[in-house]
Amino acid sequence: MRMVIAAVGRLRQGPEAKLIADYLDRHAKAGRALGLPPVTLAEVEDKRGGGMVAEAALLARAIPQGAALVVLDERGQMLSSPEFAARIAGWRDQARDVAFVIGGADGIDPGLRDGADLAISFGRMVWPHMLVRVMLAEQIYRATTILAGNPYHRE
Ligand SMILES: C[S@@+](CC[C@H](N)C(=O)[O-])C[C@H]1O[C@@H](n2cnc3c(N)ncnc32)[C@H](O)[C@@H]1O
Repeated sequence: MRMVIAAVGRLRQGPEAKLIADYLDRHAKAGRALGLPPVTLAEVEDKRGGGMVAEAALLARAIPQGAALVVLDERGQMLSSPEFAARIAGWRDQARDVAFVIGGADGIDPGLRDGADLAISFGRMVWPHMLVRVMLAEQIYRATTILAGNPYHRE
């Protein structure tokens, strides 16, 4: 199994990058005993102004063949953290790669978005894509602690 975050835009050093690195590092350590791999981050950027269509082509190249495609989209499903953890455990048990896709300023091209296995919403409000990366990294770490039975997550 591989876990990939494919995202539009390059994140400079700063508070968001530190938080993402911290959560993904914690996930990598806690996930080892659970058979969960570290998350790799693939950043894509279209410098030719090709918009969502060009970004979608770059994102598609970063997604492992056959991976469960999970798009982050404000129109998607709102899952609880335990539900999200159960989805991750399911892909792990099927030995299936999973790719989380975060769009750019205009969102994710429907050609990519409509083929997703799952669309996850962090609420109906639109968040900046860099914050969505932070929230996703935290939820992946949280999911790992849920699967490990670690008390980080409380209801
Ligand atoms: C600035 S938003 C783009 C919003 C754009 N208007 C759209 O239609 O998707 C950049 C990316 O952040 C993610 N995003 C923003 N808000 C979100 C939310 N509430 N839930 C899940 N993902 C979100 C999506 O991947 C989106 O493509």
